[in-house]
Amino acid sequence: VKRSSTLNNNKVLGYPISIFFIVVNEFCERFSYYGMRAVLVLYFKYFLRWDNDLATSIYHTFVALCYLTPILGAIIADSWLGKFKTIIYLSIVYAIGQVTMAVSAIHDITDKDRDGTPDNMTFHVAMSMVGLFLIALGTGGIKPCVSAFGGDQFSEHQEKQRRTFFSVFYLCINGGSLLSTIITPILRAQECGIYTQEKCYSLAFGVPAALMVVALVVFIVGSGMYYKAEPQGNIMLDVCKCIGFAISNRVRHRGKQYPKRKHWMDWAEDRYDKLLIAQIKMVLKVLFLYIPLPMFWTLFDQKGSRWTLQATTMDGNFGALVIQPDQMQTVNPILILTLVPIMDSLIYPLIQKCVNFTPLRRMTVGMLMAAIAFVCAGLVQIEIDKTLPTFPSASQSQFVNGMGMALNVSTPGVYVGLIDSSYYSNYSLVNNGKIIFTIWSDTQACNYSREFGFGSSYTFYIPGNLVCQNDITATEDIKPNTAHMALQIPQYFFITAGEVMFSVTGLEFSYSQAPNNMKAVLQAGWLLTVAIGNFIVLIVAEVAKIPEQWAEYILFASLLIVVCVIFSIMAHFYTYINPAEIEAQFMKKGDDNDEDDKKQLQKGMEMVKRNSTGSHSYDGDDDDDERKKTKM
Ligand SMILES: CC(C)C[C@H](NC(=O)[C@@H](N)Cc1ccccc1)C(=O)O
Repeated sequence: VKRSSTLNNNKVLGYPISIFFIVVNEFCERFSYYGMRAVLVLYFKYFLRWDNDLATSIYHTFVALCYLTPILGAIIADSWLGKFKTIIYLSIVYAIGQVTMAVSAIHDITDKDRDGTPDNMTFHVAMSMVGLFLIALGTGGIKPCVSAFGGDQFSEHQEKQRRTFFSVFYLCINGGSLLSTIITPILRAQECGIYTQEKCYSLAFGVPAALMVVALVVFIVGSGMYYKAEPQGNIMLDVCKCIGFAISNRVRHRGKQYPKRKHWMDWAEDRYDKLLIAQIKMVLKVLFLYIPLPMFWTLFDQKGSRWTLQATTMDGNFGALVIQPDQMQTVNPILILTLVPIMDSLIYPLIQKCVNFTPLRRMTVGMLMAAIAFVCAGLVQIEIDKTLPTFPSASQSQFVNGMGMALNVSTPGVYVGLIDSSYYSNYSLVNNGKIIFTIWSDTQACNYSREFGFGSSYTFYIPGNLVCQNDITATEDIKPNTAHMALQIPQYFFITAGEVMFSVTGLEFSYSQAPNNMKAVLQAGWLLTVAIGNFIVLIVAEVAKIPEQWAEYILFASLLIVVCVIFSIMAHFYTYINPAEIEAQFMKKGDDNDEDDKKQLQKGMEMVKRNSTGSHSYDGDDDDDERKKTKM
């Protein structure tokens, strides 16, 4: 009643105005997060000069941390600050983290000798790690709060509007990430600096930092319009205590003299409310089903690491459009924005006509799609390997000075350096496309231009009698990349189709199968599977140590297929429930008769089981009456 009266004063088209601020906040926050993440692995590789394996490991550790911290955010919000204050405080931490990242990427700070490379790498590494830690704390901490806070803005009878809100919310996530994954790689490719011009990672991190500040300001502006639920005590703590008591009570009553109980959680009945125990049973059933899920995320999140690194060895020239390796990730949100409506309105209803396409079946197919995506990635890698030599490092050129005097060579943004007579320069990194070098000595200056393909490497020989363009000879140390980035599109298609089937369905499944007061617990549990998935990348990459990249892709695909089979067996035995109905059995009876309560619960569970094998089918709609009693 309180919520309705607070909210319904400010409505537009039946929706509380407050959700506008929440949706815009999510858009800006996801822009900030994905924008920073899009260039992160290249920042590690090219700015901090880490190798591919270290860059991939730290990237996945960071992503894993981002999905571990939701538990912390949920605890802070539920038991202490409430969602509103938690979002504000953790957003400030988040914004500070983004600013720290932007500052850490300013090479001039430690570039004492002004040669364009940072002189104190430890400083930059330390700052980046602090920044990433704060970002992980912020983004993960607010994640379960923002969506739940949005849901809180609707009153009980606004079920339909709330569902629409969650769809728009998911589209905003992908709208924000789409824009940022286009923009930040462009910013990263610019050149900036005080003393020397280098790739502008500071700008690529600075803009996401600014967007996080905007997200915070937008959220605060909406402050007067929100419904702010009071923290209700820490349900996670209650759940843990209750489970702990059930286990210890069971251990204490091991002997034959103690009658068995139907479920091990029933050993908590001596101290805890039966409703809480029934709710925990429901949650545990879903959590058990979650066990194989991290493997999906193991594959899914390699888009940002291995696949981006794969794209660096490919040709990004799409004619009028030149795509940076990190920009390939935009294919994911683009496909999400198109696939979600197509799946919902066309594909699912069509499949449903032939087979009962339940959430768990969708998730199984989603896993298979991800495995297919990795087989595609493996095939693309084989194609790349055919064309790729190993030495020297790509996208670089060097000059050999055959003249009797020292020469200077530069191109806008890159100073190759002063080359002594009969000596050679170091390799310098230049952009792809047409590059004009200026070569000058004490007595003469001239221009030399050349087309650089993606990933190519050249040595230029300057003869003794330099007149320029026509005198310089070039050898091609590395041919330009010939495998086109478009080859990655099939793998992106399959992984995104997999995401729609697995992730969008899984989110909704977790929500529908959770008791009311534990929806946040299950959301945090769902996000935890993402975190574990990212840790698995680290473990498999470390343990397997496979020298061939294509073989690693195939290994991951095979692992997911095995896990997928296990999941489908587990899902087959899962019985869909209607938590509200089971809870209602308890509410109705109250606490007046314990025996009656137990019977009532059993009746509820049995009824659900009976119906699960009967004629009910899951129709993919949210109408609880229809979905409550179905097997996979
Ligand atoms: C599914 C995630 C755990 C949650 C969700 N992510 C997405 O929706 C991604 N499709 C967004 C994306 C964008 C660009 C590159 C990779 C992923 C989220 O962030 O909440």
